[in-house]
Amino acid sequence: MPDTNEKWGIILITNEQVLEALDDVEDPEVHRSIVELHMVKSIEINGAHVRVEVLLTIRGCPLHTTIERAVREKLLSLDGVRTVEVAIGHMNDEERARFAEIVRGKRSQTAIPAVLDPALGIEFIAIASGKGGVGKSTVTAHLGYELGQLGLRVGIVDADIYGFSIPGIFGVQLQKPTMIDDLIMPIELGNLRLISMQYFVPDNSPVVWRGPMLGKMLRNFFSQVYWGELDVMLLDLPPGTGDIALDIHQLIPKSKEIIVTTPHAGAAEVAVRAGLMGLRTNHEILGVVENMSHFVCPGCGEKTYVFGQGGGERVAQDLQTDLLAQIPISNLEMETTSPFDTGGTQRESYQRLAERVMSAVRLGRRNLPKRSLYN
Ligand SMILES: Nc1ncnc2c1ncn2[C@@H]1O[C@H](COP(=O)(O)OP(=O)(O)OP(=O)(O)O)[C@@H](O)[C@H]1O
Repeated sequence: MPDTNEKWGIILITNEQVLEALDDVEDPEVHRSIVELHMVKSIEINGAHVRVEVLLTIRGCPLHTTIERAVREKLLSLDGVRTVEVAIGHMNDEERARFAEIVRGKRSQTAIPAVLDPALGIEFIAIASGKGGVGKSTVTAHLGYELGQLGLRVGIVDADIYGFSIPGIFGVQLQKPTMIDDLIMPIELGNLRLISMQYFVPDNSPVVWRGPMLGKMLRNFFSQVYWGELDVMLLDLPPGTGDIALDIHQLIPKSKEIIVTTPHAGAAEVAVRAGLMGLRTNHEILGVVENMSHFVCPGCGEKTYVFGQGGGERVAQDLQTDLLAQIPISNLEMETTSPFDTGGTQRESYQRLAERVMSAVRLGRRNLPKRSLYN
């Protein structure tokens, strides 16, 4: 309860009450209290006027108006506060390092990045294919989106260094992740958090990737990115059967795999090889997705098997696993409001795929509020 000046009947607000109120205001990226994150630098109270200085991690932070508004609203809701002034400042190096330290929590004593700690219960699913261009990144993005729609908190690591396509699919290729000290904030889209090597390659310049570099990059994505709480993490792997599978095995021995192929016999053959590599490293194969399975005529509904038939079935049989979904070729003529609003049979196939994946990894639905991708 605020103190009351008995003589004048005026409510006097205290520093503690202001701090207590600000404790409810969250940093919009980290989702933790601005008080806990030491972002409230000073509080001055002058009768019914309160002035607070809030420190942001970086200059020109696009979220400053969100924080400013939340602080103002919160303080104006207090009895005894009439006017509020919010001054926005910026952290110096020392303050930023302390902020990063609080967000990161105690550094792990082992070499294992915190997000890989099995105690957190995050399900890791690597999406692999034998050859490029079969739609592995498209499937990863849509699966991530639909799992998010089911209320799961989803992380996506775009590790496909031969074609970083996931940011483009979500339309966020021009955004830049915020860096705070050595902490990287992923791009947040509703229930999804995304990180891609694309954000770290200057001007998309070509990079010669060698096995150890890929492993190092993955390790950094797990140790330096602030993932917050996640239910599932999807990894879009580069196509092929190379070193990356071994890196994944070493780093995430419990990772599961989904193999993507097209119905074409050639694609299926290499997909089996990619799957066998996964099995050799003891990864459970959750199943196979046959992409570009067929084209559904928008007029009469008839199916045309543009790339042949049976590829997905064959890969599933050879790897003794399930054919999880057959995704049709999208109708490029269709006008959509979002890249995921593909409508018709394609959207249904992705929704079914997400349901099957969710039950295969035994993840329960969460009653998280549905959040739109783009606020
Ligand atoms: N079901 C589909 N219908 C129509 N086009 C599709 C479908 N799936 C993927 N595509 C298109 O095929 C192209 C390749 O897809 P994508 O980049 O997802 O493949 P990829 O296997 O990840 O390839 P790479 O590993 O070489 O990046 C993209 O232009 C994508 O839009």
